[in-house]
Amino acid sequence: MTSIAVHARAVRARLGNVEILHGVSLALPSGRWTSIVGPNGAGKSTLLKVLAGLLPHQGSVELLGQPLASIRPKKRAQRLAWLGQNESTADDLTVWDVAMLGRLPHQAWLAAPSEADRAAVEQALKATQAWDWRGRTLGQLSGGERQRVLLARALAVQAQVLLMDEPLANLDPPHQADWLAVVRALVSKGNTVVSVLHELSMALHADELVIMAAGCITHQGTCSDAATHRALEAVFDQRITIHPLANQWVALPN
Ligand SMILES: Nc1ncnc2c1ncn2[C@@H]1O[C@H](COP(=O)(O)OP(=O)(O)OP(=O)(O)O)[C@@H](O)[C@H]1O
Repeated sequence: MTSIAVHARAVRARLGNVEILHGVSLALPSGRWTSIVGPNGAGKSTLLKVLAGLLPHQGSVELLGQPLASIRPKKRAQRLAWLGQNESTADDLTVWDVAMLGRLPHQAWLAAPSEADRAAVEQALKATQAWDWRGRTLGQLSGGERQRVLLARALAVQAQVLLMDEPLANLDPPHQADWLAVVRALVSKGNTVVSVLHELSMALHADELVIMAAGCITHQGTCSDAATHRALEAVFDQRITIHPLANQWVALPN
């Protein structure tokens, strides 16, 4: 039986005075990659923030079988890594120091980084091809380069569950392919990856797709399933069609 890494039940969340999520229930399997897709404003980022414990909500969320609210913040940060959308970061921090922030959940208060911390940061920076810039500040990097450093920070956590909101923003095609390889490697080691993606053809590489519209989930299914493809076309008002091409699924505009 597949275990569930993240389980949301009847989740409602508000932004300002507006209810954005209207009773969302969702079970995300362990050791799999799930992509969340849907039109602008569907509530994808809001849902991801709720799953990360970053937004107050009604209903329940469990992480690895435990109520999220009952897990101490440090433990939660060890188990769940987060890559947000348009994250503000201190421009004067070096790439090395930004990636090392990912190790904070593993460090004692004011303790120097351990050998394990250094090894995790090196591995993460190399995985995102950011190692060569480790002495540069974030302010000296392009948008895509910064995104790779923020991805390295999330990887450096070495958490069981990784949530990423639009991780491909600003990445050129080769680095999108590298991101795909990183995700596949994580999943093959048993990690759980959840990504919000606008790049539908990339999202269709995932194991599972969660489709959202207007604060609700309209469909959850495997990426190879014809029913998932039809649901995806429907949520985008039949403005796209899913085609098979070179052993992949691609979403093309109609
Ligand atoms: N402070 C706020 N008050 C009220 N509504 C808000 C607030 N912030 C965001 N919203 C609305 O919440 C809805 C869901 O936003 P969310 O960012 O979760 O959508 P999304 O599916 O991730 O969108 P996108 O694909 O454009 O990134 C949007 O319609 C947005 O306009």
